[in-house]
Amino acid sequence: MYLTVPGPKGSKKTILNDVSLSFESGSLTALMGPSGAGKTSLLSVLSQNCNPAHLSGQVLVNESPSPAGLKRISALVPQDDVLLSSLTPRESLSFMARLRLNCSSAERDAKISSVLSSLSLTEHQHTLIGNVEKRGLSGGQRKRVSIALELLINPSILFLDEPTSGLDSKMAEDVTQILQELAHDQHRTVICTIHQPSYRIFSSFDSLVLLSKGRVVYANEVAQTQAYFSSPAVNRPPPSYENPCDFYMRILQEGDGGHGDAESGGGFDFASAWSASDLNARNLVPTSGRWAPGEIELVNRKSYAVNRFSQFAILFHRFVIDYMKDKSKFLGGAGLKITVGVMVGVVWLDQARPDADIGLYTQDSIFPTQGALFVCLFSAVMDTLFPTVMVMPTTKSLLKREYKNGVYSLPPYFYAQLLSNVCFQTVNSVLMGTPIYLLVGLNTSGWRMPIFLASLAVMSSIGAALGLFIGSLVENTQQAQQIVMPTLVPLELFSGYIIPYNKIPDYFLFLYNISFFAYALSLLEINQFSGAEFSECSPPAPGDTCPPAACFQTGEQLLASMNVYEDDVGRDVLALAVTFSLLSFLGYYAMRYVVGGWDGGCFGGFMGGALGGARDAAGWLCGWERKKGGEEEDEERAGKEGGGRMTYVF
Ligand SMILES: Nc1ncnc2c1ncn2[C@@H]1O[C@H](COP(=O)(O)OP(=O)(O)OP(=O)(O)O)[C@@H](O)[C@H]1O
Repeated sequence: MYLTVPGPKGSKKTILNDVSLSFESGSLTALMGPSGAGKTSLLSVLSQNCNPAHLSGQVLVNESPSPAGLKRISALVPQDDVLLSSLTPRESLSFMARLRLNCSSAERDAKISSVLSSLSLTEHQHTLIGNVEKRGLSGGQRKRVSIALELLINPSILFLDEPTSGLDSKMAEDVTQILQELAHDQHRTVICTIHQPSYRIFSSFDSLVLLSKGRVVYANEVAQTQAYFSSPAVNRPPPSYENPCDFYMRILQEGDGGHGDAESGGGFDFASAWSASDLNARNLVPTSGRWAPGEIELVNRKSYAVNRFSQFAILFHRFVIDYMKDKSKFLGGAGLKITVGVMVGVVWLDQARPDADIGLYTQDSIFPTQGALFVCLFSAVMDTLFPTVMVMPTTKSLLKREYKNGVYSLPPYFYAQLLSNVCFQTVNSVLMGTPIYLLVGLNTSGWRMPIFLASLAVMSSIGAALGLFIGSLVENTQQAQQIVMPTLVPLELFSGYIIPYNKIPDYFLFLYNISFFAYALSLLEINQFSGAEFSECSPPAPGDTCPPAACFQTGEQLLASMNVYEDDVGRDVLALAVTFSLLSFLGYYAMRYVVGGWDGGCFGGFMGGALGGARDAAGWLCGWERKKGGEEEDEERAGKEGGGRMTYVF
């Protein structure tokens, strides 16, 4: 099997070169090699997480080709523990069980308890998982939670990327022992990449695959390694004073140059030596004889455990719990909104109220009123946009892990995240908008205040959709800032408030026409000023040479001067709805790009996936049962996997 990726200037880079391996069920295998040897790439090939267009060769499971359902019977534990820090291990497992197990809640609880117990997590099940800022579980415990989440579905094959990295030697040994028990006692096939294990950990593996520069240089039982490297063909016996793993890594790194003495790998072609060796029979990791072929049943899993609406409900619940359990985020956010609302209200205190003596609005109240309305709109968008973008790096990693492990489909996840953001930010907008409305003295007649709050909620929703779109495409907050400000500033500038409509040059009018701030401001201005009556204008003071300011008798005159008319309400509502829908679809496509990784670069890939994304989202909303390549195809084929010895052959 070869894995070749496009390189610079149309060249090709071979990452895995003539790799041919097999793995036994019920065994624990280590993938080792110097940095850049291709371990992670091999793991992604095995777990079907690489682009098939870059692969040549075959992957067989149970000696059958094209194991498209492999994802349903396997699980990949990534190197980084991507977990929701605000939950406890039991809560995390509980949400995962609801998503992945189609059984009664009593059965789910029993399964969760058994998994927690098998990973020695029972006594920590109610401890907060935590993160760097908020201490909770230790690194080793977090790693075990990561593994536990995948064990819920009883996978036949477990892939782990560096499960011991960042752990102290005792924790690393504990984790390896758990993996050994999973392989030996529960007859799972466990394959993991590992860096510089201690001799004790190294010896607990059954098999070893050593890679160097994308080629196999050893693949057999761990117990045979020393004999092979000491054999006359290789003649590099590990010295007694050095950890054999460190020695193998060192000589492999030196393999390309040097002097070729027995203490180094200099000038020696390990891959060719392995190809020519007696140990290298074509099925390289041999049957140990410990477990008879056919002993293990591969689990049949035809589709997602629960339907897409249940996925949506469970994920929505998880987003809500995650948000609300972080009391500082939840209460702090709400407190901040109220404080900002009161502060803004105090700054513009009573500015929009009619003159108490004459019962009419004054000409002086117009500009501050517009200012307060604009600040509310601006804040509704920005206060939703930034928090959404900020959490995307964490949520993206979690999404990638869970989606790639076949936990749920994308549309329920996207809508659950969008809707939860919209709900929370709507509450926040109301908390901020209410004191502003009342303190500034905005028009409270009829439905005007609910319309004002609803407009803020719509702007919050637009901010959430835009945040999901931008957050999906960028790698970090710095990149997000580089995109957000240049995108939003022109839309704010040409919203009709900062630069009045009649002062906008013709060539910038298109910005006014696409600015969602302009449509929302138009709505709020109609809401505030329609039907208003203004006091007479004061005559210019003697000697005042300034041109007289515009003077309005009615709200309609004022609105007309800003190119706003009462008839525009329908247009404004439609424009905001279209903006929200468009940004939601773009956000969905962007998220699909993140998990799908289409070829053609970020933008090309993103646009390439747009059509499929639209079909997915529309299909889900309309309840179509779509069949396509990819995940659903996986589901179909997963059901066809038989039981028996699991073998990969490339
Ligand atoms: N998509 C890609 N495009 C170009 N090069 C790639 C790609 N994926 C991997 N590589 C290259 O392939 C080689 C193997 O990468 P891989 O991540 O599999 O190595 P590794 O053995 O896991 O390394 P490490 O131990 O440092 O994580 C590296 O040289 C890497 O730069």
